[in-house]
Amino acid sequence: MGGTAILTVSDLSKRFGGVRALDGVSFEIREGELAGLIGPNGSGKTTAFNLITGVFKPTAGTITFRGTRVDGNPPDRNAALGMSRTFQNIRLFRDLPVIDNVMVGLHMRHGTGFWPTVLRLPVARRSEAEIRRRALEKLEMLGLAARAEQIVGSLPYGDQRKVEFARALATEPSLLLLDEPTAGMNPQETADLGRTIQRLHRELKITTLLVEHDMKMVMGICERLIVVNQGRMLASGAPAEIKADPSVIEAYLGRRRKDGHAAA
Ligand SMILES: Nc1ncnc2c1ncn2[C@@H]1O[C@H](COP(=O)(O)OP(=O)(O)OP(=O)(O)O)[C@@H](O)[C@H]1O
Repeated sequence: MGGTAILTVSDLSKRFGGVRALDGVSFEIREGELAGLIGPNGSGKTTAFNLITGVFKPTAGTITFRGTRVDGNPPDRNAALGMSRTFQNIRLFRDLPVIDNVMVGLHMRHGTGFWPTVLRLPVARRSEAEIRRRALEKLEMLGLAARAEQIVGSLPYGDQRKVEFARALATEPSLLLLDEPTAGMNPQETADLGRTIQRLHRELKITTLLVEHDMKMVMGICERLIVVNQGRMLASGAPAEIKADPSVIEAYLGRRRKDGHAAA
């Protein structure tokens, strides 16, 4: 697959004290693709997300996003440049309505400023209406428009995940990073969310990178997979290639053996 790189990670390393969470990892994400970042537990996937989005500063290496060096940028700077993410653990304002949770993401990116909002100036009211319209549009795409006014904490878990997804989409990012979007979901919810991610990727053409543990889902929807193991790059390729790669099989089975499970 061709395409220009929207994100380039070069020789990226992150150490926490004596732990090498990432050790010289390099990969590219191409414009428009739906890619997956996989690897056994503790292999550095979330650390990579936290470095890309700016939660952590790298110990070494560079990150280039749309032609600009972004390593070391704070998260709000990277969000303003067009990155949007979801988290392993749902981070929603549980006591607020669904629509408000989605609008928060848009306010952060397109807010009209403190005084216009407080003084309810026409510019703030106009922008509020526009923000609401865009939030509703994303909820509609996720089949949640009818639930817009419900308190988010009262929704089933799978729907709460979708609200987070809608919030990330609402900012119309150039790069969407989904950190274990199916964490805590049952197999049916997982399959449903997988189909939703694939459909929205197709419709909105947003470059998407997801970290995911559910192999069936990730193999089924991603065009390309990047595999890390113990902080290092292991492989990158189409799902069928990755599935047949002996080093990937060994990394997963080796980990299972260490954990005391049978290595089938
Ligand atoms: N803030 C931190 N402080 C210290 N060590 C950390 C920190 N974050 C991650 N680590 C360590 O870095 C390594 C990589 O962790 P990371 O969470 O990135 O892996 P992961 O591939 O996302 O794991 P999982 O699949 O279990 O979510 C692990 O050994 C972890 O214990």
